[in-house]
Order: sequence, then C-alpha cells, then structure tokens
Amino acid sequence: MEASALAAAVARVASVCAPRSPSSWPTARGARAVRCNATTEQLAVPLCTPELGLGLGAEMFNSAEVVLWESGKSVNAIAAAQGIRVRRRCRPTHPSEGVGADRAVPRSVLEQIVWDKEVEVSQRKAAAPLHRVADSARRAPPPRDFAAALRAARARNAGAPALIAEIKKASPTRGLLRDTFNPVEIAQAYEKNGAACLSILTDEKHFLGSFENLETIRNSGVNCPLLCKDFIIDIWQIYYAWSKGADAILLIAAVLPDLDIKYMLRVCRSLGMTALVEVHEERELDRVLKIDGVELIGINNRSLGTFEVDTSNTNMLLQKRGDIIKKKNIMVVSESGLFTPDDVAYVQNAGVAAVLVGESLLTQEDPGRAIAGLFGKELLL
Ligand SMILES: O=C(O)c1ccccc1NCC(=O)[C@H](O)[C@H](O)COP(=O)(O)O
Repeated sequence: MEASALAAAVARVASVCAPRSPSSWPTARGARAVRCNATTEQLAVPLCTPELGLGLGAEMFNSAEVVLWESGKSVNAIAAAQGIRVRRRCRPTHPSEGVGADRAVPRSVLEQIVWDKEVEVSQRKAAAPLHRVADSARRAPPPRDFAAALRAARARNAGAPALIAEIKKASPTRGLLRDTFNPVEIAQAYEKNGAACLSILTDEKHFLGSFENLETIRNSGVNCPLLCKDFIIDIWQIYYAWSKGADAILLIAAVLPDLDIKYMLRVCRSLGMTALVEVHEERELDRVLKIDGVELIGINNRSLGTFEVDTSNTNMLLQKRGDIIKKKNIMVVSESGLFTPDDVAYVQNAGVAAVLVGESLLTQEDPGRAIAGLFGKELLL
C-alpha cells in the first residue's frame, strides 16, 4: 500500500470512529453490561482528539495492519490469528463470528477478568472521561524512570536481579494473602529492605486492590517507582494510572493483540511512562520481540490459562530467545512463583535483570524482612 493510500485509509478510520454513546445489552446472567467500542474508541482517541497533544497518527500503523483493519475482520478474529485465546466481549462483532451461547460464558478465569474489566472501564470512563483524566494527570508529579531504577539496583547488588516487590491483598489462585494489610506500611518496608520498584495491584474484583492504594503509596514519600498492576485493555486506563501516580504499567500479550501493544507503548512513551510487556509462551515472546520500542519484558512463570507455575519457563524462553533479547538490549523480569534464594539464583543464571515477587513476601509476617530471606542476603540500598 502506498503512503498516500495508507494516509487515506487512516483518515477513513478516523472519520468512522467518532466516539459513540454507550448502550446497554443483556448478559447471559441477566445483569446489564455496558457495550463499548474498545477498538474504534482506542483508535479514535489519538486520531480524533488532537487536543490531547499526543501526536500519534498514521505513521504508527503499518500497511498490513490497516489492511487487516479495513478487511472487516473482528478484533477477536485478529487476536485469535495471533494465538490469543482471550476474547473481548465489548469489541465490535463481525457477522461471521456468531453471537450467543459460546460468547456468553467465559472460557477461562483470565477471560472472565477481562470481561469484568471491560465493564469496569466503561463505567469508570462514563464517570471520568479521558480529557478530564488527562487534565488531572498533567497536574500529577511526572513519572519516574522504572527501568533505570532496576538497572541501578542490579548494579548496587553485584548483578543480583533487581526486585519488583508486589503489593496485593489477594489473588484468584491463592485467595486472601494476609489478614492485616496496610499497603503503605508494606511499601515502606519493601523500600527499606532494598526493593528497586513496587508493583501495586489495582484490580478490585479479583485481587482486592485499588487505585486508592496506588495513589496513597505514591503520596506517602516512597521513592521506588510504581508499576500499576492491572489488566490494561484501553488507553483510558494508562491515563488513569498516570493520574494516580503510576510510573509504569503492565501490558499482557495473552490479552492484547500486537496493534494494541504498539499503540499502548507509544502512549506510554509519550507520557514518560514505562511498559512491562508480559509473556508466558514462546509465541507471545516472538510477537513481542517483533515490536519496536519494548524495553522491559516480563516472563510470567504462571500460565494465565491453567495457573500452573513453573520457574523453568523463564529459563526455557531465555535459552530459546536470549540472543535476540540481548541484541535488542531488552531487560527481562522473571515473574511469579519465586520463593527461595535458589529460585532467584536459578532465574539470575538464566539471564534475568529483575524478579517480580508477591506471594512469598506477602505471606510472611514482615514482608520487608522477608526480602533478605528470599535473596539469601540483605539487598543494598
Ligand atoms: O496470581 C494469580 O492468581 C493471578 C491470576 C490471574 C491473573 C494473574 C494472576 N497473577 C498475576 C501475577 O502474575 C502475579 O501477581 C505476580 O507475577 C507475582 O506472582 P507471585 O510472586 O507468585 O505472587
């Protein structure tokens, strides 16, 4: 496709994607959910609202993607073609996709989480539209450099992986992790004991997290950069996380098609935020390695399909793709299921720059002190 044809195609997308008013549709359970047009809306934001000043436009799409978009395929069909098993419910449907029975029941916990997130985000957006969130975000302190904090911590600790210490009250697989839960106290204890960055769960329904926790920790004087750990499916969430003090966000390749990841990375960069792009499988890693501008890849040892945790997943993927990761100067974070100094040493030897750890710290009485237990030594500040 020639440049002029591409520009025309993008202009056509822009002209058809003016924000639409949400309407209600009945769900299988008889509840009311809000129907949204996530894809058209996501594309509409940068193309149709230049007042946000993002400068995003035609150049971010390659011609193949525009052709795909224009071919009329549903986003679920595009996602499925990329190996993504999670379907979006609120996305525009294509007549060939079928409706009803098979789309009414989530096929996995992750799909349920994403469907719940679609409803949550559309409700939050109705209460606080993007331009308002962007305005308040501009008044928030600028994001801090998440990746630089990881690099500095690793250098301080003779190459031991930097720690991203997680704050979550509960998880779908483990249920309630602590009886007493004071997020600011935990954040301060993590920082005092050498964590480079913190990961704050903001999903309420499945992790008992909140944006209030994120904001309170940011305002508490904790200096570690903060990852907003949520299920991002919409650009609005990135702005919202920014407005609540996040320095970084998580993008999950098992949920987001390539075009969304590219677009969201671009938005992150324009806001000065960092994206941790999470993969679990080789196919997801290969997709992400083809995307320019990825600085941080998280290898999740937990399958979000089966919830099985296996730390050798980090090793296996790095054995296969370590060379290209090194060539691209990407830092790798090993996520989930790390409990002992041997676990940390194992993923360190596999080549990771950082580890993301929740459960093994949070289930101990003093999560701060638990850091030395996890690494087999005190981390230097
Ligand atoms: O942890 C879960 O049960 C879970 C369920 C569904 C989606 C994501 C889930 N966890 C997210 C994570 O990957 C972890 O919070 C993170 O990597 C820390 O893992 P851990 O040290 O094992 O708590």
